[in-house]
Amino acid sequence: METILTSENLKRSYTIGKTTLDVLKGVSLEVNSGETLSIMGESGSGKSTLLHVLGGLDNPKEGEVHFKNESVYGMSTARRARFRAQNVGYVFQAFHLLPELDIVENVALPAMAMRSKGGAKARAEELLTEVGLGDRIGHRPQELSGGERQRVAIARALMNDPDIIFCDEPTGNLDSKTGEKVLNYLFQLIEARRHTLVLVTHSQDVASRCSRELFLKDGFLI
Ligand SMILES: Nc1ncnc2c1ncn2[C@@H]1O[C@H](COP(=O)(O)OP(=O)(O)OP(=O)(O)O)[C@@H](O)[C@H]1O
Repeated sequence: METILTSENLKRSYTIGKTTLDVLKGVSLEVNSGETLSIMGESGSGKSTLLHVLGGLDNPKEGEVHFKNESVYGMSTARRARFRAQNVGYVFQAFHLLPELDIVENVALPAMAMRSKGGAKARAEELLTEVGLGDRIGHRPQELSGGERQRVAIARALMNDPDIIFCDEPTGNLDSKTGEKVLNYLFQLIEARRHTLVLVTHSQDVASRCSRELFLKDGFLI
């Protein structure tokens, strides 16, 4: 199986005043194309930090991330922004939807630079229909429930047909029944398109839906 993403000996610390907190102490990982990988760990163990570094959003202090053999942090800022827009999808716990845009515009936004406006909106509507929101086209995020907003965020993450999708606690803000429904949509879409998924979660039930489960403990992956 092709390896799509690797990290070697990733280290990341936070310094506040005179205190330095070493969060990642040497994380090495290979992610294979088409796999679904979960990362569990205690609160504060560094799961979000790791996801951000793997996803090209936050520089490590040491170590490297390679996407298809290209060094992510060796890329110029412009190249890295393009890599994130074209190759990566993100789903965060807090949705990060723009309240002034309707849901089609929110989903279409990542593709506006790369497709015609009409083409981007048509694809956004297709994806929203696939996540069960075909009858809510034209609504704004604040008119939707938490679970519906997260489905919009999932549609947005898939907009550019990314090679890899990073999800940070995608059901963290939802009750268990709504969370289950959102996960069903996420896994249906991902499995149908054979996307690669790296998902951070507190929940063993969520982790068990993935093809591989890892734990982050004391700054290392096990
Ligand atoms: N910007 C920051 N500045 C300082 N410390 C930070 C910063 N971001 C995270 N931390 C600290 O780094 C540690 C790891 O945080 P992180 O959010 O990665 O953990 P997590 O495993 O995702 O936690 P949770 O499961 O509670 O969301 C925590 O102790 C946190 O307080």
